[in-house]
Amino acid sequence: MKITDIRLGMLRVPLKTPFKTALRTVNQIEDVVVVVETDTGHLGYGEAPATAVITGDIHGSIIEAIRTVIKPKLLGQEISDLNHIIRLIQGCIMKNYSAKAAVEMAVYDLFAQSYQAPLYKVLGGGVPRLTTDITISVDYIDKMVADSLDAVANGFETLKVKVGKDIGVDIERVKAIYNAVAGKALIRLDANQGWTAKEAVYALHKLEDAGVRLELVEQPVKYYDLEGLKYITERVHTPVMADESSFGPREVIELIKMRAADIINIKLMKTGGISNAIKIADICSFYDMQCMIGCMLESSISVAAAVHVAVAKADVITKVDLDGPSLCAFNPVHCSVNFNGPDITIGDAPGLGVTAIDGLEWLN
Ligand SMILES: C[C@H](N)C(=O)N[C@@H](CCC(=O)O)C(=O)O
Ligand SMILES: [Mg+2]
Repeated sequence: MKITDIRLGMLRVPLKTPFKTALRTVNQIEDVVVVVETDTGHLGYGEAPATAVITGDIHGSIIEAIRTVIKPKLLGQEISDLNHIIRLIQGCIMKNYSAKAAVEMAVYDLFAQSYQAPLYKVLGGGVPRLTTDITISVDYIDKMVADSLDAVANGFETLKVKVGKDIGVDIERVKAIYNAVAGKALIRLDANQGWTAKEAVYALHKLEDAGVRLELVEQPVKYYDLEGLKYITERVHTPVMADESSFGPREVIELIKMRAADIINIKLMKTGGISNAIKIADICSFYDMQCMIGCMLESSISVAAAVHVAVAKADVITKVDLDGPSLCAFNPVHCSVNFNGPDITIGDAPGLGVTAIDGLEWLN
């Protein structure tokens, strides 16, 4: 099975409600889709969102990196030489993690198809079902409480509550949601770098003293502020998770050595794909550190790839934030991973099991 072409498309899907974080507000998913074609007629699928504020990637850079750098290296490559192809993708250009992730997952998709097995089985197997949280966008307190109650009514038992705006209002936001969903849902916070280290310690102590039990707090401070992350981790009971501070294995090793965080959020768009996600999971497993698997604003192509990784690495990936498809107004991707509210299941189809994508606009 040899690679004969790599085609690109754009997939746009409106969100049910605007997605609001300390970093940005978004109304629709707008992602580059990668289709890797082979001489056997098999198709491998990948997807990359342009999350400029986190990864630095924009549509133009993703498209050009794939078209002009990655694709020429991959044409003619044999899918069974997976490790060689991974080295080509990872080594041919610095950074550009979302572009690398999209192409790499399409190659993994084909590799698993060549064995006629679902991807998670080729990655080591596991129980093909997960439960995801859902994001509650940062907003007026009443709106966030209403959104949280809606989410609980729709079966979600873990809420990822976005904060990181005004510290005083953030404390009130969390207290109001905690009281509204009391006992019915676990709450994890994501400040998306919006607080200083001192603000984070102040807010978390206030919440802890008020009896608010949080599962974790994600990326309270700027991505580069590892000392700040460590300062918080040492002072609060609530577990601290690194998201924007941790991209690839190198950052994870640094965070572990510094003891700067308790948990790592693995996202394919930060790692540059499945191969580094697996390395991070293995490093964390070795150091008895838990991981979350997360996503950007992604549809169910790339989120399906993350689901397969999470299932195969379930010993260490114990937390799941794969709510991209749940945030969408509809699911245009026909795929063997089924997203039904908080419940995610994988079917028996080979690879990622993508069979069609409604509304895909071809770029070439
Ligand atoms: C969508 C997911 N629940 C999430 O919150 N992901 C990111 C932000 C993604 C984005 O801005 O596109 C996160 O910070 O965890
Ligand atoms: Mg985050």
